[in-house]
Amino acid sequence: MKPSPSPSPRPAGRRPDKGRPDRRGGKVAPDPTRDIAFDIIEGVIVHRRMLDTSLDHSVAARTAEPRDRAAGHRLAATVLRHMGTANEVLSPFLKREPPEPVRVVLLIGVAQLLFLDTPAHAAVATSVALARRRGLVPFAGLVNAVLRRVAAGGTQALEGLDQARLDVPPWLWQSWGKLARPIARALGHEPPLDLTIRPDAEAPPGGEVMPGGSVRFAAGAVKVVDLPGFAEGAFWVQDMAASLPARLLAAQPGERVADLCAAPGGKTAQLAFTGAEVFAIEREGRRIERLRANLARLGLSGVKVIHEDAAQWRPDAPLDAILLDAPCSATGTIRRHPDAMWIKRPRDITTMTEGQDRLLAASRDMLRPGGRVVYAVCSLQPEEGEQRALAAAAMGLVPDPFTPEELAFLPQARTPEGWLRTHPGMLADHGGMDGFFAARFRRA
Ligand SMILES: C[S@@+](CC[C@H](N)C(=O)[O-])C[C@H]1O[C@@H](n2cnc3c(N)ncnc32)[C@H](O)[C@@H]1O
Repeated sequence: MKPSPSPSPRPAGRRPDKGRPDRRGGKVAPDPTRDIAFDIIEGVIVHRRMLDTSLDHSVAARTAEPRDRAAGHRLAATVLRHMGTANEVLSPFLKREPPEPVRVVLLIGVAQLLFLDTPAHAAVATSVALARRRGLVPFAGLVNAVLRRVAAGGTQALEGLDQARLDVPPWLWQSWGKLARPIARALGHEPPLDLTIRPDAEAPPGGEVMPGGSVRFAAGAVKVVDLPGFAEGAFWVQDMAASLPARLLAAQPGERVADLCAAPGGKTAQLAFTGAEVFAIEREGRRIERLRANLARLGLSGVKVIHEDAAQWRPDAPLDAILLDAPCSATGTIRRHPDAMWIKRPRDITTMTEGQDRLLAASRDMLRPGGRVVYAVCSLQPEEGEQRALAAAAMGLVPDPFTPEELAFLPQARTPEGWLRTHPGMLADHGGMDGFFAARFRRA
């Protein structure tokens, strides 16, 4: 399996740096890509920081070229996607547990040998150099010996391994029940790029039109800012599954509609293009800026952006409809954020469900009688999806299941209760989709 291109050890067109002496006085060539990958993986598995936060903390990333940052990010994501398998491959060669930083170097080496196109000699040599740059000189011999042995065995090392199972923490695997294997298989791949096209615009050429209307490009095939129509706001990036909750709310022109957790605004934009009067509520100041910028690019100046906690905010008159895209564990987006698998804990889910119930109760109180709310989460966890639908009903919200006609374009996503459940293994031959749960209720 080779999901992403090889990171370039030294980008073309850059003058090679002179390097700095290692602890033995020899010169070590700079290699920002692998330094950044090291910082990210150490940040995730040792300090339990999210990938993006680890990248922000990376000293190597501060002075790196954008291209090296991107390559380091991609290499780190590949390690995190295949970490269980890589550790399994390493285990016969390690008589005792190496220090964490040494394991990080070994993981970077194995990912290049088994999951990327890096030539074996380069994967081994750059890992030994990385160990030296990181002050792990006493372990350079171990890194060299282990990776040479992995390289000698090649991809045969993967035969007989249950990679899908190894690459998912056991508590998550169990929580996904029968869906665990198809989900886990899909997590090994970089996700494609999906666009939602504004109703009056043309899609950029070359994409695949997906059920529901999203336009899809293969991972890494295009740069979104270079696509024709980007500057004019003809489309925005949104996974096909993420486009479904707003679509299923079916806001009508002139309706008063709130998007309670709005930033960065993909669903706000969908609601605004229906002609509804849209209130976009967002609690985080920095995310509000992003929301405003995204709406401005799309020319959606009529949206009322409100910086407030949606659990406290109340409209001046009852609403016709609400989209509650609640904050959640985001396990449905692990394809994009493989770090989340190794950072989240079961107790994080419980913490989220309390906030989800508060927002559901607030939604109920904002609606006019008969008004509707679509509750959605980008989570694969039943506690945040199916179990919250039961909680909503217990709060007096009346279930209003999605009909087979409403989901005729993706019938496999309709549950027996009439809710929406997507997961990364759905439409796997076409690149899959994020995991989402959505359910609709009415105020009595
Ligand atoms: C899942 S994201 C929403 C994604 C967004 N709906 C979209 O489609 O682009 C959740 C957002 O809700 C915001 N949020 C979380 N709790 C909130 C609250 N109590 N009130 C308002 N916004 C909240 C977070 O800051 C975050 O921006």
